[in-house]
Amino acid sequence: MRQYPTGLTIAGTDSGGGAGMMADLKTIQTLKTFATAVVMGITAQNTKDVQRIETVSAAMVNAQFAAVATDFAIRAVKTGALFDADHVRLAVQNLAKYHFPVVIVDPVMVAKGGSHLLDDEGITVLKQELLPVADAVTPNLPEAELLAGQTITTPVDILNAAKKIQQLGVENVVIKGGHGTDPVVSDYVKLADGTDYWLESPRVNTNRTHGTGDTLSAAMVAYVAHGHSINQAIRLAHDYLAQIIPHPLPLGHGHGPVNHGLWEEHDEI
Ligand SMILES: Nc1ncnc2c1ncn2[C@@H]1O[C@H](COP(=O)(O)OP(=O)(O)OP(=O)(O)O)[C@@H](O)[C@H]1O
Ligand SMILES: Cc1ncc(COP(=O)(O)O)c(N)n1
Repeated sequence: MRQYPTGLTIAGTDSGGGAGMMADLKTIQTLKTFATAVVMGITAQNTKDVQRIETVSAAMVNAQFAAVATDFAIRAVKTGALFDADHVRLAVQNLAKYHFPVVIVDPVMVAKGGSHLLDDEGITVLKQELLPVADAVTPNLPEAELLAGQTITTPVDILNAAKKIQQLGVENVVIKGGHGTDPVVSDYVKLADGTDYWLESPRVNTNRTHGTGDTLSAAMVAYVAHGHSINQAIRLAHDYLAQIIPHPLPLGHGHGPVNHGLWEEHDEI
């Protein structure tokens, strides 16, 4: 029987199915990994916008962590939308309690439709308390600006921002380039050992990129769960995105979803 390692997503739901925890679950399953989940908040959302958010009580968050952590051998974890400072702190407390081997933080702040998914105090607590216990962080360009406290307009700005983000206490940084405008999308990677590189792919001319950032960090969880290093997981997750983004599903009337399940079957991942 095929071995399914287990991953965990700590995030918010998307009723529209394309982003947030739903993107995580579909990605992690597609990449032959079993997905467990701690729901931090619920969004009423579609491809156009986020219409309502309700966060989950502290007692229920803690109960979900206890339930999954005491039953599964979780090999890698990601955080997604955490909504406010209290929920960032709940994530930090539970990560400290259960010692998951690898923690990847996707610092989700604003949805593609413009809604805020993390308040200002939440951003401060994420920088001060969550990043120092993370192994990797995957901001998009606007998130990297907020984490680094600088504007980003040139490639040199990206290099400097990554350095400043590392100084917040997280060793591996991936700055995603989807929000740029160049014909080539460039993600910048700076690793714990000081090495760095760019991952490039042709920009697909589409607005069907709902949840692509969630998908990248979820794919990293799956690859790490399968035993890959963080460096290898970043490269493999990027390849997975490059493979699915050109073939989105024609669904919804706004930022449509990618087809998470469109991935060549590999025996080994
Ligand atoms: N139009 C595109 N063409 C090719 N690759 C893209 C495109 N848009 C995004 N990507 C890739 O998808 C990944 C996610 O990048 P992006 O900057 O969109 O993240 P994000 O803003 O966090 O996404 P989201 O908030 O929608 O989850 C990156 O690896 C990036 O290179
Ligand atoms: C619950 C949740 N988490 C994350 C995103 C980010 O995805 P996008 O930037 O594509 O809207 C989202 N829209 N909703």
